[in-house]
Amino acid sequence: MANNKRRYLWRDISVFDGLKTLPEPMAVITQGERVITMTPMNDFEESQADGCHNMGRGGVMTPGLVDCHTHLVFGGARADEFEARLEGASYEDIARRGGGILSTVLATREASEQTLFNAALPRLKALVEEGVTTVEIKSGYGLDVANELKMLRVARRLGEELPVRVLTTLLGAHALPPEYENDSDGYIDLVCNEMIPAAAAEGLADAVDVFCEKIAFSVAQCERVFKAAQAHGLPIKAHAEQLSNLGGTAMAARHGALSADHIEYLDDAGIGAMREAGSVAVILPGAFHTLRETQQPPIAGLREAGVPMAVATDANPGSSPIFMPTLMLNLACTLFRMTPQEALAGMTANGAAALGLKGQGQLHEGAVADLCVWDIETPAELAYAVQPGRLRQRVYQGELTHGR
Ligand SMILES: O=C(O)CC[C@@H]1NC(=O)NC1=O
Ligand SMILES: [Fe+3]
Repeated sequence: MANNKRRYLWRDISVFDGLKTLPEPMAVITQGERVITMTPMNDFEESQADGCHNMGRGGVMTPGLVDCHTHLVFGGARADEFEARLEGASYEDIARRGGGILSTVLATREASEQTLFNAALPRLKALVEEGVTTVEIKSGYGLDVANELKMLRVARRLGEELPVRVLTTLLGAHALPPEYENDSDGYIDLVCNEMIPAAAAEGLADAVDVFCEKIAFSVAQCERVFKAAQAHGLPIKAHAEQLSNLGGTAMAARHGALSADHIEYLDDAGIGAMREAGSVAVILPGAFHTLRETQQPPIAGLREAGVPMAVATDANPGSSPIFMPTLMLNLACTLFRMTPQEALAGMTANGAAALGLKGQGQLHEGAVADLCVWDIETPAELAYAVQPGRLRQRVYQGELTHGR
């Protein structure tokens, strides 16, 4: 059978379908890029195994993991700030004295596209080897047109190099570059009038993001960026209510944002606006943990309001230098009291929804065959134990990329 129609068969496997754990052991058959059969073992006819490559039995099958929020393309490193923060400096202190994001900006501007690609490749490999099949990669360390586009080109090339779906996000409004000191409105003009049009014209951005925070950009400035993005047909998302409550989430939701991310300081008005808009809450425990934050996102309020919650690494050189998706599942539960099922849905179906890929990140007959098989007994073990190496098989678009 042609490779693109190869059939893989798993028997007697526990399935988490992206939203819930199915009640009984299943038989799953993929053919080419699609899941064609997903049926309880009790209903499985042995004749259905004809022409299938036997992939074994037992373990847990999940959709391929979706890491919907990363900054994994960047130059330089910031271990020095890690030490400074351990000696008492705050994230804001460091940002205000030109460290933080701006120190990565300097290193990223100096780095060639190839240097950035070579540095990002092992970071993305770490995610892929732990089951990620879809990843979002942001710009945001260039802060001028040429360097922002350079970052987005690197992100696109990473998706061509590795068996993983890469969605790119232009995050020009991440920090104020030194050449625009005391002229943040002038910089937002550059983002709106040059950066977004250039990225859209080259097809380099799949969405536009902002950092709505006192140490970054105001609600009004972010709203200008959103209007420019939507004028170029690009969906929007926001880093919002991470360190304070400016009302950025509610404004983003009013503009139909795919997601609001971090949201530790989100209030009931913000939750209501997200529910109305159908925006996804992207929970980022890695930054909360690394920055030793104390204000937790309103998980119970989001749950009660029925706002979908995604979980992501926020992999970046400063606030979340963590390239381990299953650790994020654990932190989402241990720090924020999400349930293991919620956390796993957050890194599958809801992670996909946060990227505008509604219906993806799920397993059912007809679904894209992006899936992982884990050497565990129940899906909860993925969040319970932080243990690299449990990935038995990884299938991306129907192709076996890990295991046998
Ligand atoms: O520290 C960095 O380099 C990125 C921090 C990251 N960006 C943002 O808007 N919030 C964050 O936590
Ligand atoms: Fe981020």
